[in-house]
Amino acid sequence: MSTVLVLNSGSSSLKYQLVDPASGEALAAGVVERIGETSGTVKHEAKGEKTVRDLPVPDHGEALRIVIGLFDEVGPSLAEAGIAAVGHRVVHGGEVFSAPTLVDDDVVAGVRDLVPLAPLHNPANVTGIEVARELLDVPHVAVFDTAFFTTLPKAASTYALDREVAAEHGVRRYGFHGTSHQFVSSAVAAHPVVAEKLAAEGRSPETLRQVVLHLGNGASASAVLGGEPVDTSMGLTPLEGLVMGTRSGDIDAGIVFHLIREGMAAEEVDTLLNKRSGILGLSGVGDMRELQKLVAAGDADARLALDVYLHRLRKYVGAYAAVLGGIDVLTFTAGVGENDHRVRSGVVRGLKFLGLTIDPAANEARSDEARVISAGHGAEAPLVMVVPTDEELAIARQAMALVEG
Ligand SMILES: Nc1ncnc2c1ncn2[C@@H]1O[C@H](COP(=O)(O)OP(=O)(O)O)[C@@H](O)[C@H]1O
Ligand SMILES: CC(=O)OP(=O)(O)O
Ligand SMILES: [Mg+2]
Repeated sequence: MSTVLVLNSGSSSLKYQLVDPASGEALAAGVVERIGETSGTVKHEAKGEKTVRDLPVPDHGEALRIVIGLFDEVGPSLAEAGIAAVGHRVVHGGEVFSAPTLVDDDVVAGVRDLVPLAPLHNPANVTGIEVARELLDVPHVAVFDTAFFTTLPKAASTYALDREVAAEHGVRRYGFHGTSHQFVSSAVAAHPVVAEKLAAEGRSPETLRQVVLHLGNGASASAVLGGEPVDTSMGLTPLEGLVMGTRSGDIDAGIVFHLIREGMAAEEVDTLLNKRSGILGLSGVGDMRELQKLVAAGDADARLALDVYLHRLRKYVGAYAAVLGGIDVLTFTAGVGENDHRVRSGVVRGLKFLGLTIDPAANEARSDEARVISAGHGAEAPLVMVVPTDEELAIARQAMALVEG
């Protein structure tokens, strides 16, 4: 057996999985949370056994040391599991990195150079890579969230700014969650119901028009034509687009200048938009499960937060229908997209004019499988689907493919 240890370093967390890319099986998975706070938590799961520890975790380096220690202590042993590579999720690859990349000192320097474009994400990615290279003597592969979107059409990736200023500062739409959008859109294209639909309509796979909604803590939408992305909602940074757990998504850029002129520092506005906005800013809670509880209890702020969230989603689906010239499949994925049937029906209900429908029983049924939730999928009618994303498996496969050459 050959396995890949996949590391996903967030601003205050480290998620990891030991994956066998051939079978798709995760041999172990876990998360270190509240890194840098007075007390952190480590949750490690392997062979159905959970290990939970509360202890201070000062930084991402220490987090990784604790994780490697747990593999030694409770297993599985990384050596016995045949670890062949470490796959690192790196959020921003800028214009430099467009494919999975074998990590050397120059690559680490390249990821560090991109910190100004992803100040919340890339610093943790750099630390994660540096410490992992110290601790694990196997090839390290960086897989970039931006990679799938490097081929976006210019009309979609270009901001209407002074072109010299934009070029000098690398200002363009990069797009994020690309590993997920690619994994999910390929799974949709390969799904038998979708293949049947295209065949029945006498169409080739290159004409398949998809909208994918990745709704996690961070959230983004993409428009995909025949497997190629043609637009996406995140931009220069992962702040643009949909309403998220703590991020505002789209706002008038004038708000930034207004707040700065009113006395806020640029850093404060950055923190406001990235960490104190979105669902959290509107309702007091950033987690969708918590928000739905407040909505059910009749909380008016929570209701408005959900309405703003759904309104933005419907706007993006409508906009992407225009970009694609119609929609064949609308797909929900990630924590909210896979689990929250109210959000799914709330989006689709407003989009009847696009032919989108929902079958309440299929929508409310619980399953971990890719599935169709639209009502009656007759000829020409678009499908609505739920497809679980698996960024870790996608990263493991890409890392193994690179290492095996
Ligand atoms: N059963 C559920 N119902 C509604 N929302 C859920 C459910 N399970 C998870 N979520 C939501 O999914 C979000 C986290 O999604 P996830 O994809 O795990 O995020 P990330 O990888 O960006 O940290 C949270 O808002 C959480 O509340
Ligand atoms: C890019 C991004 O927003 O990632 P996450 O959803 O993990 O915060
Ligand atoms: Mg995620």
